[in-house]
Formats: sequence, C-alpha cells, structure tokens
Amino acid sequence: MASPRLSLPCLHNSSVKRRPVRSVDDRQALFSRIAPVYDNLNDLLSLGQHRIWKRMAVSWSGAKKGDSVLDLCCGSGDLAFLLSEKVGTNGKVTGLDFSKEQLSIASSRQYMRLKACYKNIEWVEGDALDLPFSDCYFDAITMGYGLRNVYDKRQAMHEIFRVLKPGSRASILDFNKSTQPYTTLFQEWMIDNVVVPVAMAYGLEEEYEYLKSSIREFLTGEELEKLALEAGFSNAKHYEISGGLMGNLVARR
Ligand SMILES: C/C(=C\Cc1cc(O)c2ccccc2c1O)CCC[C@H](C)CCC[C@H](C)CCCC(C)C
Ligand SMILES: C[S@@+](CC[C@H](N)C(=O)[O-])C[C@H]1O[C@@H](n2cnc3c(N)ncnc32)[C@H](O)[C@@H]1O
Repeated sequence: MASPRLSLPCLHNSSVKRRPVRSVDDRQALFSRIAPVYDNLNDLLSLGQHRIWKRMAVSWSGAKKGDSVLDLCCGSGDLAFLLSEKVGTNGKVTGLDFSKEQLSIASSRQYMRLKACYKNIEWVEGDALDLPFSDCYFDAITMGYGLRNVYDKRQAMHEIFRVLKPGSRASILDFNKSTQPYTTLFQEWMIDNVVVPVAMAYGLEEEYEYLKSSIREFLTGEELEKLALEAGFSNAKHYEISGGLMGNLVARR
C-alpha cells in the first residue's frame, strides 16, 4: 500500500531552529505526527529488515500459547500482532502506548486483518513510566524501539520488572549504541544521507533527525544489561543484530 503523501506545510525554515525533542509532550507529539507514515517508512528505510528484527525480539520474549503478555510502547502494533500469533486465541496481548494516533493505527490494522487470534489484543493508552497493571501480571513483555524514547529509562525498567512474573522474560529491541566507531559512522551516515532525506519528502525531516541524537543519548549494550540488573532482574544479556546496527536486551526476572 503506497504511503500517504502528506501535504504538510513546509514548516522547515533554516532560519527557524526548532528546539530539540526533549520533553515528554514533544516526544508524544512526534510519534503522533509520524503515525500515518510510520509503518511504510520503516519498511522502506530498513528494506523490510525491521520485521525480522521484531520477530527475533518476540521469540526472545519466550511468549507461548495461552500466555498473558505486554507489548510496551506498542505504536502501530507490529510486535503485538506477532505476540498475538504466539499466544493464540486462549492467550491475551496488551498493547500500551501514550500516542492516541499510534493506537488508532494499531486498532484499525487489527480490524483490517482476518486472523482469528487478533481478537486477543487489547490496546491501552498509558505511560510506560506508570503502568496501570498489578505486580507480577505478565508472562512476557516486549518493547520495540521504545526504551530509547522514554524520558526515564531507569523508571521504565523498574516498571517492566514490577509487572513481570518471576522467571519470565522482557525482550527489548532498539537501535544499538555501538562501541565500534565504524558501526556508529555507518549508522549515522545512513540516517543523515538516506533516512532524513526520505523523511523530508513527507515534511518529517526533524522527526527523523531525532533518531541520531536519541541513539547518541542511549545506553550501550553493557549499560542496558547493568540497568536491568539494577532493576532487580536475575540476569540480562544484550545481543547485537544486523551487524551491530540494532540490539536486543533479554532480561529474566
Ligand atoms: C523499526 C525501526 C525504527 C523505528 C523507529 C524508532 C524511532 O525511535 C523513531 C524515532 C523517530 C522517527 C522514526 C522512528 C522509527 O521509525 C528501524 C528501521 C527503520 C529506520 C528508520 C531505518 C534505519 C536505517 C538503519 C540505520 C540502516 C539500515 C540498513 C539496512 C537496510 C538494514
Ligand atoms: C518508535 S515507536 C515503536 C513502536 C513499535 N513498538 C514498533 O516497534 O514499531 C515508539 C513508541 O513509543 C511510544 N512511547 C514513547 N514514550 C512512551 C511512554 N512514556 N509511554 C508510552 N508510550 C511511549 C510512542 O508513542 C511510540 O508509539
């Protein structure tokens, strides 16, 4: 399906510098603005590879038939749909996000798809930093490209730990903040010279420029493992994928 060409007014004026995407409201607004083209641009810009990375994240979560699982920062629902197929009609998937627009896309995709299991998905508007769920509630949790975007990563990790059942796993997929200079160089070159120019066609260059700064401000794999252990997880392992461009943290409570 061709991505909708947005007729956004060109707000980008070189003399007008937008403030960086810093506040929670800024981030919420950013993901709501990109919601209409988010899925199509991910497919285009990763040459469809992101679907493989998401399948790996769901597999690492250990979700199985009949489980009750959470997709945190679910966005348009890619991982929630994969979890739905894993847990089946007797299982339950909760997709949580703070962007109404992203959840609206997820909900419409749910009704456009005919798989019976997708009826097991519930979409919840909420904050990853203050989850509306009881302690030890979920059998598995996924978080795809969310941790890098939350304002307080330590608080998010604590909430993930709190609502996960003992012995269960959290699988957290995101860009990798590489310690290899050439990997960082390639990652940033791709963002500057491919990702942002393509996003410019939709008037979203500033939104996609945010990717670079958000990766620079993210945690390395080793730091993510430490964050998980400090939150109380019994073990944590960060796997680099796609040549170190992406990474997936697997933490067991
Ligand atoms: C699914 C992907 C990114 C999701 C995503 C996460 C964010 O935090 C964003 C913030 C602001 C705007 C958009 C996003 C966003 O889309 C990963 C794939 C899509 C990427 C946009 C493309 C990244 C390209 C790689 C740096 C190089 C890929 C090389 C090769 C084709 C595998
Ligand atoms: C890059 S998207 C990832 C969407 C989806 N998980 C995927 O893999 O495509 C990041 C999502 O995190 C959401 N988000 C960011 N901070 C959040 C928070 N504090 N609470 C809930 N959702 C949040 C955004 O609204 C956005 O939908």
